[in-house]
Amino acid sequence: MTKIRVHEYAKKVDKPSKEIIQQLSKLNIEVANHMATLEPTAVSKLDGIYKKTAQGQRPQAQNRQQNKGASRPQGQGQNRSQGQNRPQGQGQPRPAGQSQNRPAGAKGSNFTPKAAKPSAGPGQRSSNRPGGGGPGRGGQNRNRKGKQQRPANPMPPMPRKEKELPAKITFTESLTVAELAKKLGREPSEIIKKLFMLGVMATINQELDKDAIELICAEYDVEVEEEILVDKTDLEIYFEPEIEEQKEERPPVVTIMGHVDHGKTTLLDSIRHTKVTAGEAGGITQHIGAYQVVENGKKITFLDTPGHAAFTTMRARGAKVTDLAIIVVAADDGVMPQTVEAINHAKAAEVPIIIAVNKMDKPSANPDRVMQELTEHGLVPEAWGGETIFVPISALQGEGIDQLLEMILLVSEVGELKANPNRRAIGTVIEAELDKGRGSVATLLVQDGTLNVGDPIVVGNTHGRVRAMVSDIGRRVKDAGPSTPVEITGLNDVPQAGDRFVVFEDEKTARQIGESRSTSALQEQRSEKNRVTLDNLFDQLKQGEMKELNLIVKADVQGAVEAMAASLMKIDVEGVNVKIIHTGAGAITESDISLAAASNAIVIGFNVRPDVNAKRAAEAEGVDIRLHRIIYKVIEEIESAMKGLLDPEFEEKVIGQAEVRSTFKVSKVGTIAGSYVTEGKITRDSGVRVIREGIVVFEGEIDTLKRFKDDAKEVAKGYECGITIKNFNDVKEMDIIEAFVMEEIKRK
Ligand SMILES: Nc1nc2c(ncn2[C@@H]2O[C@H](COP(=O)(O)OP(=O)(O)OP(=O)(O)O)[C@@H](O)[C@H]2O)c(=O)[nH]1
Repeated sequence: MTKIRVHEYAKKVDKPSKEIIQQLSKLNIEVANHMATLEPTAVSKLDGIYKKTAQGQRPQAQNRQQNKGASRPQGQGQNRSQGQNRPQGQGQPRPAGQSQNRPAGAKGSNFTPKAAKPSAGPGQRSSNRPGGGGPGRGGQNRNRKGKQQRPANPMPPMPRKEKELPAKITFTESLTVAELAKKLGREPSEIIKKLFMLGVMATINQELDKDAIELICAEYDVEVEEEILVDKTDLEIYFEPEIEEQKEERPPVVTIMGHVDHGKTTLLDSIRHTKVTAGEAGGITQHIGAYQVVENGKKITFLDTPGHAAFTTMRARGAKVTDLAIIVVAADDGVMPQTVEAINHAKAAEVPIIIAVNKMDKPSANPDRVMQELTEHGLVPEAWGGETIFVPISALQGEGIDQLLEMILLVSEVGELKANPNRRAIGTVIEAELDKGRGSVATLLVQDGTLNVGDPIVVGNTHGRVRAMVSDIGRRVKDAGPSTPVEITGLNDVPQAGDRFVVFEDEKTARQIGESRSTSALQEQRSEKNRVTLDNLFDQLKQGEMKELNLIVKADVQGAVEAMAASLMKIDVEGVNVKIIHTGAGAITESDISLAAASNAIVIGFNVRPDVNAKRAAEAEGVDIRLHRIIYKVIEEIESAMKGLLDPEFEEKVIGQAEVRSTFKVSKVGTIAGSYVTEGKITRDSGVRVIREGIVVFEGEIDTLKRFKDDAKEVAKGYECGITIKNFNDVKEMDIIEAFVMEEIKRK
C-alpha cells in the first residue's frame, strides 16, 4: 500500500501538520517533518485518535481511482458530463483523496520558475497517486512514474537498475537540477521530468529553491536538510542568547530622554554628582558617554548620549542597549512634542518607561497636568490605577533622585536582566573619536561577558587589541563586566556609535574578521551611487541645478554626529534631498571649509566652533557656518532654509520667431521693428531675444506689440506686426526676434 506522508494525513483529517507531528510524538513516533512518511502502524494509531479515519478513506479513494482508471479507455472523452474532460486528457477525474496526495509545498511556495505552466495537469499529480496514468494517452510519463512510485500497484513495478538513494542530502541555499541529480544519484533528466510532473519546466542548470528541493526529495523519500551558512564576519551571530544557568544578574542600562530644556542634562549631572563623586573621594568624572552609579548596593548604568536621536540611531543599527527609559517632563511645561517623540521611541524599542516629573521646586509646577497629559499617551500613573511609575523630582536641587533610582532598580528587577560574566565580551559602541595623543578612543558598553585589557577585539569595521581601559570615573581598569561602560584604546580606526563589538579568542581571528568587514564596508561605500568625494565633486556640481542641500556636520562627540546626521537625513521637504557629505567629531577645520566651498555646502557645528583658520577661510569663501547647541534647533533651521529653497522653478520656452523686415525710428517711442512672424507666435508679455547672424545681441522684454495701429495681445505666424523692445533701439533689418516665456516646472 502506498505510504502516506504526515502532511497528507493532516490534510485528510483536516488538522495542521504540526498537530499530527505532536500527536505522533505523544505516540512515541518520531518524524523529521511534515514530509516524513508514516508507517501503516502509525497511521492506524493516528486513526484511533482522529475518528474520521484516513485509512478508511484511502482504500476507497484508491478503489475509485482504480475504477476510474479502468474505465478510462472508454471514459476518455465521454466523461464530459462530469466536466472533467480537459484538453489532452490531462485533467483526469481526480477523486478527492487523490488531490490530497499533492505535496503541500507545491502550493504557496515561491516555487514558480519562469516557464512553469502546466499546473492544472500533471502538476497536480504526485507519486502517491495510485491510479497512475492508466492506459490512457499522454500517460507515458505518468506511467513510468506510476510504476516507479507505486509499490502497491496490482502490476508489480518494473525492476530498474538504479543507484541506491541516499538516506539524506544536505544543501546550502539552493541547488541546480544537475547538482540535485548528482546528490540523489539520478539522471538530471529524471529530475527534470519529476519537476515537470510538479508543474515546473526546468533546465539542467536551473537553480532550485528550498521548496523545490524538498519536493523532489520527498518524491524519492530522501530526507533533506538545509545547511545554514554561518557568516563569521557578521557580528550579530555572536549576540545569540546563551544558556540561562550561566547567567547572573547585571545592572540595568538607562537612557534619559525628554523635551528640550526639561532637564535631561541637569538630571544626569545631578545623579552623577550625588552618586559618583560622593562615593569616589576626589574622583574625577570625565565624559565618556556613560556612567555607573550605585544605589542600595546595586549598580545602574546611565547612557549620557544626546537625547532620543542617539537612542534611535543605535536602534536603527540594531543595537539594543537600553533596558529602561527615563522620560523627563518639566512640571511647569508639561508634555511637549519631543516628550511624545521620546515616548514613541521607547515604546517602539519596547523598553519600560519611568516618568521623572522634573522642576518640582518651581512654584508653577503642575504635576497633575503632566499626569493628565501623559495619560492621553497611554501612560497612566499608578496612583490613577495605571502601571506607569511617576517620580516627582527636582534635578536642580537633587530632590527625588534616590526615589528615582530605587524605582529604576524596581523596574529592572521585574525585567530580570542577566548576563554571563564568564564569556568573551560583546557589546556596543556608545561613542568614539580620534584623539590626537591616544589615537582611536571608543566608549564601549559591555553587554555580555567580561572585557579584559589585551583582548583581541573587532569593533564595527575596525579591529585591534584592547590596549588600555578607563572607567567612567577616569580610573584605569583591567576588566569590565556586563553593563559596564569603558573607554578603550588600541583600535586601528575609529568605529561609529551603535557599532557592535565582539572579543575573539585570538588576534589572528580578530584581524581576519576585522579586515574582511572593513573591506566589505569599503566596497559597499564605493557602490553607493550618491557618494560624493572630492574627486567627483566637481563633476556632480557641473550637472547643474541644485536639487540637494549639501551639509557638513561636525560635533563634539561621534554620538552627537550620528544623532544629528540621522535627524537631518529625515528632513522631508519635497524636491530637495539633504545630503550629508561629511561628518566628524571635533572642531570645524579649514579642510571642512574648503570641502564646503567646493561642494556648496553649509557647515553645521554642534557644540563645536571653527578654529581660527577655518573662520578666516569661511569668510573668504563665503561659506555659511551654523553653530548650535540644540539638535532640535538645527533641524528646524535647516528645514525652513530648505523650504526657502523651494521657490518656484522656471524653464524657458521659445514660443515664436519674427523676422525684422524694416525699421522705423519714432521719437519718444524709439525704433519700431516692422516684422513678419515666421514661426509660432509673438505675445505682448513674452521675453525677447534679438539675434543677429546667429548671435544674441540683446535679451529683454517687449515694450509694445501692434498690428497696424492697434495694440495686439499676440500675433500669429504669417502676420506682420510692429514690435518695440524695452531699452533697445538698435534693432536692424534682418534681425530675428525670438519670443519666449518662462514656464514654471513641476517638481518630481
Ligand atoms: N527650577 C528648576 N530648573 C531646572 C531643573 N532641572 C533643570 N532646570 C533648568 O532647566 C534648564 C534646562 O535644563 P537642561 O538640563 O539643560 O535641559 P535639557 O533637557 O538637558 O536640555 P537640552 O540639553 O537643551 O535638550 C536649565 O536652565 C536648568 O537649570 C529643576 O529641577 N528645577
